[in-house]
Amino acid sequence: MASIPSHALRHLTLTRPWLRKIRCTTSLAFSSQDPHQIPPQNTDTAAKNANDSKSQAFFPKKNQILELECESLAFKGKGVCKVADSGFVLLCDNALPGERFIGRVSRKKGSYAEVTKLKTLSPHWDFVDAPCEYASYCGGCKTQNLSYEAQLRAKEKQVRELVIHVGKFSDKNPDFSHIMKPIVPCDIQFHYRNKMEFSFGSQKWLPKELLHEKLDGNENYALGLHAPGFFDKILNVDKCLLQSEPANKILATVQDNWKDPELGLSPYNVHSHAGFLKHLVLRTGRDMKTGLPELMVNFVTSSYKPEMLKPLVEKISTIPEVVSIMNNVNTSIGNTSVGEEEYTLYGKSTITESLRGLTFQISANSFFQTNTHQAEVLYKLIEDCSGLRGDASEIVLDLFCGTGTIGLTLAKKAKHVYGYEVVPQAVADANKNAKLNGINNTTFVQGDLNKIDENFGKHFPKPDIVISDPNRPGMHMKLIKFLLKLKAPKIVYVSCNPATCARDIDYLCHGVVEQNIKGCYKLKSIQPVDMFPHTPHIECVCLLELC
Ligand SMILES: C[S@@+](CC[C@H](N)C(=O)[O-])C[C@H]1O[C@@H](n2cnc3c(N)ncnc32)[C@H](O)[C@@H]1O
Repeated sequence: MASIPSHALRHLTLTRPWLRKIRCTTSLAFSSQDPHQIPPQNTDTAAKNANDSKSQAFFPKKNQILELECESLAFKGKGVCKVADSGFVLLCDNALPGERFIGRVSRKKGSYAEVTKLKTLSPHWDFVDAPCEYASYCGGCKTQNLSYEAQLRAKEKQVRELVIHVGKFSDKNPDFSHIMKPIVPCDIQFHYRNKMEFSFGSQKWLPKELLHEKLDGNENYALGLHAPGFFDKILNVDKCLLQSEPANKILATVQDNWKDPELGLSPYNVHSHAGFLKHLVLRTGRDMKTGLPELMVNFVTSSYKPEMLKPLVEKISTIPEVVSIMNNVNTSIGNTSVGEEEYTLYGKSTITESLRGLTFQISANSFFQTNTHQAEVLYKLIEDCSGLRGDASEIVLDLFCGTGTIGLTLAKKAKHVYGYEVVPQAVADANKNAKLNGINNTTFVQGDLNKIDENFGKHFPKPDIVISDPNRPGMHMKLIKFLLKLKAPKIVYVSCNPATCARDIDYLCHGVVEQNIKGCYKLKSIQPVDMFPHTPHIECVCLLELC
């Protein structure tokens, strides 16, 4: 896996000590604070303070109780906090900028520490009531009680800082304000997820104040989301505000029935590996004729016993939106939701969804953008950036193509689209989706883009436009070198990790100094897009043009 350049890393780790692990994980989002919100006496970043002389004088002890103030948000949505009159940095889950609280030091990590919040003394700026009753326990929505505008400002700031410090694009350059586009908000801030995966468990997570309660037998069973930091404890949830209303109807129906002793159903125990029910995966699509939601319910079980699921299937299938009930059987001790075998228990085996006027068939395990509404916005941006002339004369290379959704939406304007993807099932789905939409100018190929050799470019004509949409680790150095040699006129880089995105655009524009490789692209624009409100995730679309 390629890493952040060493000089950028040095700068980052000097000023932001908790970023040291970037080289191995590259999964950070950046520390940020909002200059409009921070009181004048605190305008220095918490990160800088970590390096000042005061910070050297203060070292908290494990379990020490401290009064803290959160200054900004760092990677994974953690709050960056300081002890009054000290610059020492402490990171705290669920602490938001401006909040004063009492915390206990849970872990010391060299020049910074982690704290657990015990009690809020005064809430943060931009406080809003979290509409979800589970928001303070569930790790999914970390910023639900930060106003949406403040969430957007924090995300935009994170991208900007990464572009400057990791990407090495100076904000003093007069072009910088044109390059750095404002974040695109998501118009729908709840019920936007078309897929949610809930887990069954034999250990219900309880808040501290209820820990003394003794739970017997199936009172300890839970269906919901993993409690943050626990692989074996499940926060029981009756509804999730991020998924569709019909999906919540299904969840409620399963919750009302699955623990009935007469059904004899047991949750899978991740310690003993006994038990039957592993996951409940709910996917929301759309009926192409009526435009109404259609839902797939996928029970992931440790063995194939359809008779055990029959009573639940009978209840759920009365919900009008349910068109598919699947059973993935996963006999391994691993706890993933992908089964070795798949059975249809009710209705059809796929649901449909439309994106940019095309129809996609979605099976239980196929990848599809999780926020359909915002994917429309994202794909329109990608199409605009690609600048395809629309005269069917240009070649598009779609790297990390998944189920081919980006390439397929561009195909109508292109001469031919070549897509590369490592997961064979996704490639099969891409070819199926091309057929379904009557598209015959696409070629999707299975291949590992981390293992390309000098022959890679011989498999397709020179592209006019490269689309690259890697997952969080970004592009491998082999691929960066290939692109620098290929010299396609345009690269549209789509990223779900602004840190590796900034690193890769630095390589493509400024070269890889350590390896004496010259860059040959100019960054024309970088546009953050909020695909997942209330979570720390940020998507970016970057346009690079050959110099
Ligand atoms: C962020 S997704 C993008 C999918 C697609 N472009 C879309 O918008 O639906 C990244 C994709 O890269 C694929 N991938 C990850 N590592 C890869 C590799 N080394 N070679 C090829 N594809 C890879 C993943 O399987 C996944 O489908």
